[in-house]
Amino acid sequence: MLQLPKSKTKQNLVSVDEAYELCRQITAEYAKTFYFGTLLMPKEKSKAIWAIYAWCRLTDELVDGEKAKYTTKETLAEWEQQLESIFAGYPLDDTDVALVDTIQNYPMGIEPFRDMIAGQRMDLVKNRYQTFEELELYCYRVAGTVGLMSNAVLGIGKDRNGVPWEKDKPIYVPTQEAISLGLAMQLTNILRDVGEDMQRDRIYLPLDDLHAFDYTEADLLAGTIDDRWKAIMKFQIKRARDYYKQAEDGIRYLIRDSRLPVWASLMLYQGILDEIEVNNYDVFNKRAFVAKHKKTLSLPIAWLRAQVL
Ligand SMILES: CC(C)=CCC/C(C)=C/CC/C(C)=C/CC/C(C)=C/COP(=O)(O)OP(=O)(O)O
Repeated sequence: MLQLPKSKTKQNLVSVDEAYELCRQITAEYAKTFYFGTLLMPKEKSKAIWAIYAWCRLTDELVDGEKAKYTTKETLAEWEQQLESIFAGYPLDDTDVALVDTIQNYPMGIEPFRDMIAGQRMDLVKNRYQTFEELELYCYRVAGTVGLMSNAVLGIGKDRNGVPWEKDKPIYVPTQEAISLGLAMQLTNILRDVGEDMQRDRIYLPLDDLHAFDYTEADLLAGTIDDRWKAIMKFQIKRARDYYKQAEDGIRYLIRDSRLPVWASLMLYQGILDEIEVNNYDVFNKRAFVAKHKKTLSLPIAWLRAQVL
């Protein structure tokens, strides 16, 4: 029997359309790059992605937002109960209404959603990562999972070139590639936000990597930018770019109308790495962002890649 959180009962929830509108607003406000990507999708798909992103954002807010100081393990356990309720078809909050509808339209498993909550649980108790393996698990949980959720909506298909010899081939599901895009984006996020995270006593860069370049926590706290730091950043940027490359190879397996939004989001987010380089690896005093004219410029290239790659 499903146990609903005590504080919640199903009453006075908004209509499905209103729920999607709420999710749209949340996505537009918090995740500008992805919101832009969703505007390049067929309306039905963009609505589903808003519902998923809104849930992810609300999950993230539990440990990262204003209410974070009141969040405990129990809060996350309740949130997981609410998730079970959504997957059982019973929305408890307004935004849940959209997610329930999305799950009906695009069948998907609950596991990536549970994994994401596990990622927030890590954030609750952990503020240092010793090895890249530990960090990779965290990145999978908070972002790779979004790739898995997105795949269900974006759709996998073999309308690739419409050539006869592809017709009978089994459909390839680019699961690993979707996860890689999430990992690449999260690593990018981590590199962009090093200074900001440090203020909150959080270091996501693996301590092993810092030590390998003879750089200390004290250096990080002081915002030391020298050859050691630049070498660390070059290493991390290369690692993130390798994940983008893996992701790129999977886009061709998505159905045609999903390729442009994914290429566009990938290129825009990857552009943040270029900006970090332009800023001479100063992630302590500057927040790397991609200027509007560069975003506009990358669109035709994304379009072309979506057609030919
Ligand atoms: C490549 C294939 C086969 C499929 C695509 C699958 C997708 C869409 C993967 C991407 C998953 C994704 C969007 C992960 C979230 C990553 C992330 C770091 C989000 C950061 O979000 P915010 O912190 O809100 O972003 P900004 O603050 O930068 O706006």
